[in-house]
Amino acid sequence: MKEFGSAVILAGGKSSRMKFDKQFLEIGKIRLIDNIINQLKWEFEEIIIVTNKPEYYLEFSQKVVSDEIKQKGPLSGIHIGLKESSSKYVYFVACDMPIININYVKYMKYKIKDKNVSACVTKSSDWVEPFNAFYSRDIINDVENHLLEGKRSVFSLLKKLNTFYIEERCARKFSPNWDMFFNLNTKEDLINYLKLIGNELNG
Ligand SMILES: Nc1nc2c(ncn2[C@@H]2O[C@H](COP(=O)(O)OP(=O)(O)OP(=O)(O)O)[C@@H](O)[C@H]2O)c(=O)[nH]1
Ligand SMILES: [Mg+2]
Repeated sequence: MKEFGSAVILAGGKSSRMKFDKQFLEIGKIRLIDNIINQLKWEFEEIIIVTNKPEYYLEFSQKVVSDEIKQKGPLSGIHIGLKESSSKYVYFVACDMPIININYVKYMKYKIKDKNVSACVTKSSDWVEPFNAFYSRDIINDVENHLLEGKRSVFSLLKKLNTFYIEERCARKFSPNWDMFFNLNTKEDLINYLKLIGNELNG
C-alpha cells in the first residue's frame, strides 16, 4: 500500500448554522468544492467526496461515497473516507474550508513519513483542528468502535490513539492568521471571508 496519495473531502453535514447546504457553496461563481479539488489534485492522485447527496455529483470524475454509519457527524465521514481510500495516510478536509495550504500538507507528510502514527493533527492550546489533517487507515476499527459506542468526538478518539500533534507556533509559520483552518460555519463567516478576499484583490 502506498503511504500517501488519497484525500477526502467531507460534505455530508447538516449546515444548520449556515442555513443552506454548504456543499453547494459558490464563491465568485466557482463551486467551493471544485476549487478544493483543483488545489488538491496536484498533491493527491485519489480524491474522494463523502456526501449525503451523491446524486448531485454525477458529473464528477472523483469517487463519491456516503456514510456507512449515518448521522454521527464528521467522524462518520472520516470512517467511510478511510475505508474507501487506497493509501495508508489519508488527508481530510471539510467542504467549507476555502484555503488549502499545500506547503503545510507537504510538511505534515514529511513529519509522519515512515512513522507509524494514527493521525497527524494541529494543536492550538486546548483545541485540536480535526481537518487539514491526516488519518491512518490503521485506525478504521478504532473509529468504528468509537462510533458504535455512541461517541462522536474526534478529539476523545485522538486522545486514545498514537496521534502526532503539530504545535501551534509551528503551524503559524505556514499560516500566520490560521486561515488554513478557516471554515465557513455561518453567514457571518462567509461575509467576513468575502471581505477578506475582496481586500486581497484590492491590495
Ligand atoms: N460525511 C459526513 N460529513 C459530515 C457529517 N457532519 C458534518 N460533516 C462534515 O464535517 C465538516 C465539518 O462539519 P461542520 O462544520 O459542523 O458542518 P455541518 O455539520 O454541516 O454544519 P452545522 O450543522 O452548522 O454544524 C463539514 O465538511 C461537514 O460536511 C456527517 O454526518 N457525515
Ligand atoms: Mg456540525
